[in-house]
Amino acid sequence: MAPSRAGVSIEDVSKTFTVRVGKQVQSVHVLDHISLHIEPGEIIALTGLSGCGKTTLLRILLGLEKADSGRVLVDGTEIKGCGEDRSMVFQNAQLFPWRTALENVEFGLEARGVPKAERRRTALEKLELVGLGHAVDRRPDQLSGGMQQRVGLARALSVDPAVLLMDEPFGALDAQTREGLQAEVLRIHAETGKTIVFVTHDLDEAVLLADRVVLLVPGPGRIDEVFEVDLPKPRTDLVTVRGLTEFSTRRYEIWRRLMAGAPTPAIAS
Ligand SMILES: Nc1ncnc2c1ncn2[C@@H]1O[C@H](COP(=O)(O)OP(=O)(O)OP(=O)(O)O)[C@@H](O)[C@H]1O
Repeated sequence: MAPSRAGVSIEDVSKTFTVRVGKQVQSVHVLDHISLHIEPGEIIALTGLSGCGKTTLLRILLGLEKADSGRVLVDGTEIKGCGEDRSMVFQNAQLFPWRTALENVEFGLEARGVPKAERRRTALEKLELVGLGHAVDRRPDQLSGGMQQRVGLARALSVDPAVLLMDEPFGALDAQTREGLQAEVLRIHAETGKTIVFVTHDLDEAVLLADRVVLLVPGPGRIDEVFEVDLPKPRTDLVTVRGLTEFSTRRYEIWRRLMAGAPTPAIAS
């Protein structure tokens, strides 16, 4: 049985893709010697310019992609592929359109052979946790984008992963829905203590949610800087958090560093 929370060690991970373009074979060096230790229960935001390898790193953590060199350890054990200790929330919830919210959440448990009564109970509990107890029988086309993301989150939580991976989970949502879900993630984190690694382009989101913001730079992707976020906890009142000097200072600092690495720097470094 997977521990309900765990640390993650990324040790010297590198990755190159081989791409065939017509008759030519090209190598794309995406990640270059990435090392990072994530404490159990920590929230890490991965950010950086488009193409710097954020999603690739997340996919390596999930086990969908294999590193060429280096390794990833979860709770001290090297991962060899996907496992029960990790689950992912994608930008698009990727729900089965013919299944209800409840049946979508049950899916991951079905695949693991969990008996029907138990998977129904767990799925209901997770849908309650994400605030969808009233909509368990609706199909995806009867849910808003934000509600679909909540179902995706409930599905990821249903297997009680030690590590929750989130790939721009709220990127496609409007600002209000996004803010509601950010508060929801913090509330769920306070309740479950999961280790969370999420990818975002939104620096507000990164600073509001994370204990540390990891800035990757492209060409090939490597860690440029790790920013500690010392905002007080719990941060469930995001309106108040946004008003804190520490919030705007940190956000500005990360933005400045990010823009210094942009192809046409908007500011002097
Ligand atoms: N399966 C693949 N085969 C070939 N190249 C790939 C593959 N997956 C990713 N890449 C390349 O790796 C690089 C990094 O992609 P990745 O999606 O990890 O970046 P990202 O930082 O998440 O980008 P974005 O912010 O735009 O989502 C890109 O150049 C991309 O084209």
